[in-house]
This record gives sequence, structure tokens and C-alpha cells, in this order.
Amino acid sequence: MKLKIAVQKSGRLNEDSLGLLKDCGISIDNGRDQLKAEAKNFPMEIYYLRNGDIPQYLKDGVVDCAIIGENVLVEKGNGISIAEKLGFSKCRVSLAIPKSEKYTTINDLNGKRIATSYPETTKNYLASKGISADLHIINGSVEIAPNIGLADAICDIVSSGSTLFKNNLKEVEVMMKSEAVLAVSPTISSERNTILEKLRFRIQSVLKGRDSKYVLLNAPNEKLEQITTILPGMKSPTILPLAQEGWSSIHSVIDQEEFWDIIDKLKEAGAEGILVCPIEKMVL
Ligand SMILES: Nc1ncnc2c1ncn2[C@@H]1O[C@H](COP(=O)(O)OP(=O)(O)OP(=O)(O)O)[C@@H](O)[C@H]1O
Ligand SMILES: O=P(O)(O)OC[C@H]1O[C@H](OP(=O)(O)OP(=O)(O)O)[C@H](O)[C@@H]1O
Ligand SMILES: [Mg+2]
Repeated sequence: MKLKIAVQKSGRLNEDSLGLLKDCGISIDNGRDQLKAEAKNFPMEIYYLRNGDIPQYLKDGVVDCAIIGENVLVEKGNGISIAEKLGFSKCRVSLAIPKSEKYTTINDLNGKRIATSYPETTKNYLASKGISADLHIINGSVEIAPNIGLADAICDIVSSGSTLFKNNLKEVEVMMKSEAVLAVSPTISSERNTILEKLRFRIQSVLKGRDSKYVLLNAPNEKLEQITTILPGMKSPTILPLAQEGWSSIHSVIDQEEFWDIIDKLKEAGAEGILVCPIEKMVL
């Protein structure tokens, strides 16, 4: 019995998706031209597919799970559940109009022509705001549409905003935020679900490790109490005596997000020789 997982064949999700599986200890024979590969040390088959085609494969049960952009699931994936958010390929799906146009509320888009590759998402968003517009569905280079007179506005993916900027457009509404997710077929069997749970456990350990740092520092014993209140740790910090009398080494795990705040506080509290190491996996 093998779990069938779809990953994007090529494009923005491909490298990070394969990188995540690799960090989960799963090695794949990745002949570039193969559309299907076997994992060597995990009961899994990998299918290389177009991101946009994956929701249908999940619905039909051709694959059991997939690494896919959340925005594509919202567009085409009703009934497909999200098992894990994966923290990469972060972007938003937004409405944009020419920079020179004034915009006060979404009512300004009423009756306008909007070009998009995400018609369902756009239609639902506009309907929820009571707006009706004329949608033009195009598959790529959507940002060019207003410049060539095809549309008054667009709805597309925005990340850094540089494509909008280069095309003299401005973002006026964020319809949704998206990132890569692990999506699950509604028809997955219970045996394959057991393998999926193993994969999820590994993914969670890898992602938690990516979000955390292992910190080691030295401090005089009289500062220990103050320093341990600053450090969270998985349970509580580890404290070991140093060879030098009156000093200790403290080890702890810090969340990436609060990292610099905590380091500043540690220095103020008298910590010395602070070492910060990446964590490969955190098994909780
Ligand atoms: N500029 C971006 N920054 C961050 N994430 C993005 C960006 N553009 C797209 N994404 C995310 O990555 C996913 C894949 O985008 P990509 O452009 O590689 O493929 P695609 O054109 O959506 O799909 P297909 O594989 O069907 O050709 C998108 O669905 C979206 O979730
Ligand atoms: O805000 P930015 O950082 O500029 O990113 C946004 C752009 O990235 C994506 O295109 P992509 O490069 O994937 O090309 P594609 O249209 O061929 O998918 C998306 O469709 C936008 O055009
Ligand atoms: Mg793209």
C-alpha cells in the first residue's frame, strides 16, 4: 500500500515541495522527465502534475493528497480539505486597477470589466460585496490586460507587488491570502490515511524546527533566575555548570518570530557567548 501524493511538476511550488519531502527524510528518484516516481524509504508514490490540475485529481481520488497553492483550492477545490499549511509560496489574490484611476470603495468596480485567471474566487468575492462585473478569463500575463484595453481591472496573485508596479497598476482589495498547503482527497482510504498521518507528523516536526532556533549561552550563576524567566524552552531551559566556578551554560529553544527580542533581553540580563543553531527537526 502506497500513499499517492501530487506535487507541482515545475513552477514556483516544485522546489520547496520536494525540499520539504526531503527534510522529512523521504528520498525520491527524481528523474526530471518522469511524471511518476517512487519514494525509496517511505510508502509513497509521487505524481508530478500541474498545480491547476491537482484539485480535479484529488476530487477523483487519482491522488490521495497534494502539495498545492491554497488559492487554487479555493478556486477549484470545493470539498477538499487542508491537512497542513506549509509556510512557503506565500502570496495574496488581489484586485488591482490602473494607478491613475481613483478608488474609494469596491463599488467603483460595479459594471467594470475584470480580467482574471481566478474567476470563481473573483465572482464569489464580488457577489459577497454586492458587486456585479464582467469577467474576462485569461490564463496568464493578466497584469497586461488594462494596458491593452482588455479590462478596467484585474484580479491576480500578488507577492512583492513588482509585477503590478511594472504594469502601472495598484492593489485595491486583498481577496485572500494564500500559501502552499497539504490538501487531502475526500475519497482517501483509511489505510492510506494512516500513511498520511505519518507524513503529517514528519511535516509538523520539520516545520516546527524551521520556526525555531536552539540557543546556548553562558551566564554568571547570580543572573540565572532572571535569564531563565526570559527563555521559554520546550519544557524549561537546560542549565549545566561550566568548568569556571560560578558560571553556567543555559540551553533553550526560541521561536523564530520572537528571536531578536529575546536575544536583546538576554544580553541586557548579562548573558555572554550566545550561540544560535538551526534545528533540523522538532519532534513533539
Ligand atoms: N509571485 C508569487 N509569489 C509567491 N507565491 C506565488 C507567486 N505566484 C504564484 N504563487 C503561488 O504558487 C502557486 C504556483 O504558481 P506557478 O506560477 O508556479 O504555477 P501556476 O501557473 O499557478 O500553475 P501550473 O502548475 O498549473 O502551471 C500559485 O498557485 C500560488 O499559490
Ligand atoms: O507580486 P510579484 O512578486 O511580482 O508576483 C506576482 C506575479 O507572480 C505570478 O506570476 P509568475 O511569475 O508565476 O508567472 P505566470 O503568470 O507564468 O505564472 C503572478 O501571476 C503574478 O504575475
Ligand atoms: Mg504563476
